[in-house]
Amino acid sequence: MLTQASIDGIAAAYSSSALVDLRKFTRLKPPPPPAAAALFLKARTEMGDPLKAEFLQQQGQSNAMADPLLTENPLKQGKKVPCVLSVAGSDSGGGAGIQADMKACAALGVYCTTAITAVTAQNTVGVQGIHCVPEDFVEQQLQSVLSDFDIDVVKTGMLPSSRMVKIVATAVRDYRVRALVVDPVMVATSGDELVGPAILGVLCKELLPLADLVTPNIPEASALIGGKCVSNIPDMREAAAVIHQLGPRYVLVKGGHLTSNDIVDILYDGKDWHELHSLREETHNTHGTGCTLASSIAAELAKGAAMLPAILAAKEYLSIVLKHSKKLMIGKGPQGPLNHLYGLANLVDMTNQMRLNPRDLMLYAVTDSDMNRRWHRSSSEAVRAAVEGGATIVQLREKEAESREFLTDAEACVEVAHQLGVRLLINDRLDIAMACNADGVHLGQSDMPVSVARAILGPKKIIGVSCKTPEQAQEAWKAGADYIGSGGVYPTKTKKDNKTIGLSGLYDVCKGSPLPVVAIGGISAANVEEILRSCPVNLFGVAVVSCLFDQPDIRAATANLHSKILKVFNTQRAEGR
Ligand SMILES: Nc1ncnc2c1ncn2[C@@H]1O[C@H](COP(=O)(O)OP(=O)(O)O)[C@@H](O)[C@H]1O
Ligand SMILES: Cc1ncc(COP(=O)(O)O)c(N)n1
Ligand SMILES: [Mg+2]
Repeated sequence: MLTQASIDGIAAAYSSSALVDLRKFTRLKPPPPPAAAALFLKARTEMGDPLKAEFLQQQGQSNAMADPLLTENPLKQGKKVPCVLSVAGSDSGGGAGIQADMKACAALGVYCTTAITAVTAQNTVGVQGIHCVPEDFVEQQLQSVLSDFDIDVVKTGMLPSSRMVKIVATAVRDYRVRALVVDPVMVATSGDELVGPAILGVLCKELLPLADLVTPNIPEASALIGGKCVSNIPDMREAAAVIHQLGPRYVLVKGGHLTSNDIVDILYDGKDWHELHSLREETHNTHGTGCTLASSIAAELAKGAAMLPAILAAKEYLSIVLKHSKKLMIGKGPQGPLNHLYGLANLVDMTNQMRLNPRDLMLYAVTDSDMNRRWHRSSSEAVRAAVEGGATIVQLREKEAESREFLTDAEACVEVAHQLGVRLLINDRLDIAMACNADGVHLGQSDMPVSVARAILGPKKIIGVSCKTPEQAQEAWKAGADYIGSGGVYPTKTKKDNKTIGLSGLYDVCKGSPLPVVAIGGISAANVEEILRSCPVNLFGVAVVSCLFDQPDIRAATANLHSKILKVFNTQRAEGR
């Protein structure tokens, strides 16, 4: 609730002519917005959003409309990591303040440093407590960050005391950051008071004249103009113009607290008003929207955008986040948080859906039905023992059995492999692979062409191809394969007529292959270190047959080979390969 004292304080800050002259001494000279941008934007506003993309596209092309303050920004040449300093309160609920700022910056590819001004006990119900950080310690945090990081943009949120406002203003002046975004946090979206009106006078006098942008919500805008009611768009436009008189280059009065479905934020640049429309998302998860908008704008400015494109891009990001946050069920209260890093989940999901993780090729067990018969074991027993011994992927190879018997075998092996969490491929036989829902196939040069196999199996199945030359590897890659099996490296009993390519031939294939490679042919615990020790980086492992399956104890043989492979890879990692 605004007290008379605070209203007087604003009035005093307001009326003194010194305030308006302050702008003469601040380093953030308010260059007039480029006429073209304002003009174009005005047109865009009247014509609504569809032109936004065109505007942004144009903005990207022509520097003429870019904000002079930022055009010489080295970021445009991609010379540094864009850095934001968020000076704000910590929200124990993780959804607003510092926490929101860091997540929003991370999502937008910007590094966010912090100076924490207060610690709040807060959740989805509201604000239960506030503990202010001593001003001297806020100052120390500011020095620590500003003296070391090349901060492009400072974004302020909750500043709970007048002295703290002055400390921040001094730091911003002393360290000549590129831009200052002030989110004049007083009331949280939940309606709870975060900062008393007592700081308004100092905020207007000390910080707003330095600000490139101030982003009040409706109650904050009202407080900044002396408590006058702001309840519609004309009021918002008037408030923006009045607040502009306090010194910021741009004023963005946010409209989220009004009730219309078409939410309008009013941007005032000292000359024109711009209505930025967004469709109201029907969601309870709006905690931290204001913080997120302000820090997203700061992030876009830090990346070198001019003010208007920065605001449009930030609103775009916020709209998408609101959409992705709709179904979040976090906390019991009426105001849930945003899912700032929704994109990461998609990325993780995509990685999970990645057909093949090349590291799975580390110890590739290829079964042999003759050996199983010789050692009186079923294929599934052999597969289980190999995987339990450390095999990371399995290939079922069957050249004699009738299809019915092969399919029964394959189903049992797929069940074992998936139970133990490894992929199982079928050698050559696409029909069997599809019938038993194997993870894919391995094809020889004379088997089904890769492009046909890919067309039949679809995008989710793994296809491996045996290659003896780099050209074959290139062909396999173009046709849609996922990995290359290359060999025989050494002579082998398993494939008597097989032409060996030796270590040099294997390495040539690796160097010519855009795909991950697994070596095969006569490989055992005795020679595996020789193969892997100085191999090209895309050789991810070895495929073996008799050294696992022509043994009395498959588990022990596999475990022994596994430890030798791991030893080589760990050494390479330690050497920074
Ligand atoms: N439900 C919503 N759907 C879409 N945009 C919203 C919604 N609520 C707020 N916004 C947007 O989020 C930003 C923050 O608005 P507002 O909630 O008014 O500020 P604050 O969070 O600081 O109280 C504004 O750009 C506003 O347009
Ligand atoms: C520490 C802190 N800072 C700011 C806000 C404003 O949150 P909103 O963006 O929802 O208004 C908050 N709730 N908590
Ligand atoms: Mg909000």
